[in-house]
Amino acid sequence: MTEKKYVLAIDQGTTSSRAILFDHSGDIVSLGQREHRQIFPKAGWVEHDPVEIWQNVRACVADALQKAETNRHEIAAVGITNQRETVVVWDKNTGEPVYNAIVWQDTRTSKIIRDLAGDEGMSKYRDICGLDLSVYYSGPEITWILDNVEGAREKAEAGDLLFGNTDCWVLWNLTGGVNGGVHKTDVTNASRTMLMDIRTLQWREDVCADFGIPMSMLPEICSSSEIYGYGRKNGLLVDTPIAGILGDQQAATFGQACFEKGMVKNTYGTGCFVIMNTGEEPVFSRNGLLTTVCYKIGDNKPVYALEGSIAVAGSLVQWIRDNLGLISDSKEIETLARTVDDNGGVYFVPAFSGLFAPYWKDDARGAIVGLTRYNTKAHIARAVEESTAFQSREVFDAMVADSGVDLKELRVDGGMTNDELLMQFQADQVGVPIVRPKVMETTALGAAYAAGIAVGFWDGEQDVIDNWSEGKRWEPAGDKDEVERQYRLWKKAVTRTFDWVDDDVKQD
Ligand SMILES: Nc1ncnc2c1ncn2[C@@H]1O[C@H](COP(=O)(O)OP(=O)(O)O)[C@@H](O)[C@H]1O
Ligand SMILES: O=P(O)(O)OC[C@H](O)CO
Repeated sequence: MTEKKYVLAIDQGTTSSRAILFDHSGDIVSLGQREHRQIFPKAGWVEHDPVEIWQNVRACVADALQKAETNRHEIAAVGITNQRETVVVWDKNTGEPVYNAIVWQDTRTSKIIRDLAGDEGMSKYRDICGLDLSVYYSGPEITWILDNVEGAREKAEAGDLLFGNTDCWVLWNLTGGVNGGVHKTDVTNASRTMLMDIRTLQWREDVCADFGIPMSMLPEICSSSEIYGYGRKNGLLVDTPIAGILGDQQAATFGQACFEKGMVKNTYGTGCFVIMNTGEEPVFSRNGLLTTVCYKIGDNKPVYALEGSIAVAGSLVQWIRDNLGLISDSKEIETLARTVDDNGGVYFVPAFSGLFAPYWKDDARGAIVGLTRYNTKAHIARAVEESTAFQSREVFDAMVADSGVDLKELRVDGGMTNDELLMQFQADQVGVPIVRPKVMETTALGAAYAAGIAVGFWDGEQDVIDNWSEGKRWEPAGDKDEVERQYRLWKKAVTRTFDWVDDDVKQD
């Protein structure tokens, strides 16, 4: 038998899909990556084509294997990690999606969540699922598809439709699709639907009934590290165990080896997601954070987390590039921002999908405030950079308030951590060192570890800790009074975005 040398991770993200081969030391051997289309049919709506995503995943896997000149015989297991909450609903008989994937950034379900809240308010389900009603989560998006796509509800009630986040969609296709595809997900993804009981880790029949979602559509909830199924016949991964699934932010937490209660990571990608490990009991926030499952390894107890989700971070850099044309490449934002000494009084609150943590206001919209004729595009670039750091500080402060834990450092990863100006500004704002690991693809790495642990390629968490090593560190500097003055102005700027969408233009 050929020796197993690698674990393959599939990272199905918001902007792109990646397939990465890791060796036993947790180092990257090869990588395939493809971007998919972002579809914006109306203001506030964001969709992806699930078929394009699946084709891209297949192509990325082929690229990664080819670049490493290897094949499935050398691969111990496959892990999947994914953009969370994004909903795919498909016909199990044909394998065809009934609608585009509705992406986590989409705001079309604002009426659905208000109707669900009724007189009891947005926190109605918080004690059950750890989440307040929001346009962010999968449940309301499934409801929207069943209510709005012709024939979908009848088909769902007849047991012909399946729901999954993109982990589940990729797993079902990888394991055979209409020819015996496995319909499973993991606890971390299920914890973002609003339909799972955060304590029992089972679907809640009563909540599904409130949302009008037939239970037959829902995947089986599994741990994050076990064998879910094997690669389909005729595929590149035939008979290879698919053995790890984690939502991408939880995967990054795992890949960053945040295994101790109180450890925190922040991933700077399309959005920003700060996660704190809170141990084996769910902790409920008083400061606008959400409660989520962090990971569950096989039969072990689940580990929970508090999360501060920020909808817009790197996507603001993309917007500056694609919609305003101020830069032609994401990394130029730093160069442009460095041409001025400060933000010139400009604050940019990117409430494009409303505001997520810690505000949860779906009727907020983006604003640039503080403009004078003195300002140039460089001040706007600087305000773009700073907005990510200010938003992260807000959730970081909320975490300290909720947990009472005095944070020692912040582990970071994601594409935007290449931006050194941002990282230094972040250290100044949070007042603790920012630490980036050597291997920056921690999301894919986390999924690889979960899969590798399930099949004995790695022994357990200690291997992850041993393999993790520091790449770069930014210490807090800067004048404290000035740091606080800017933060106060940021908070003032945020209030200017509230309550922007009037009732007469609210989407249904
Ligand atoms: N050097 C950089 N400076 C600022 N932003 C960057 C830089 N490199 C990438 N980005 C931003 O980071 C995001 C990509 O990060 P990534 O971790 O790949 O995101 P995701 O996993 O969400 O697709 C993009 O939104 C991009 O604009
Ligand atoms: O795909 P990313 O990295 O932007 O992450 C998206 C999050 O999982 C949404 O909750």
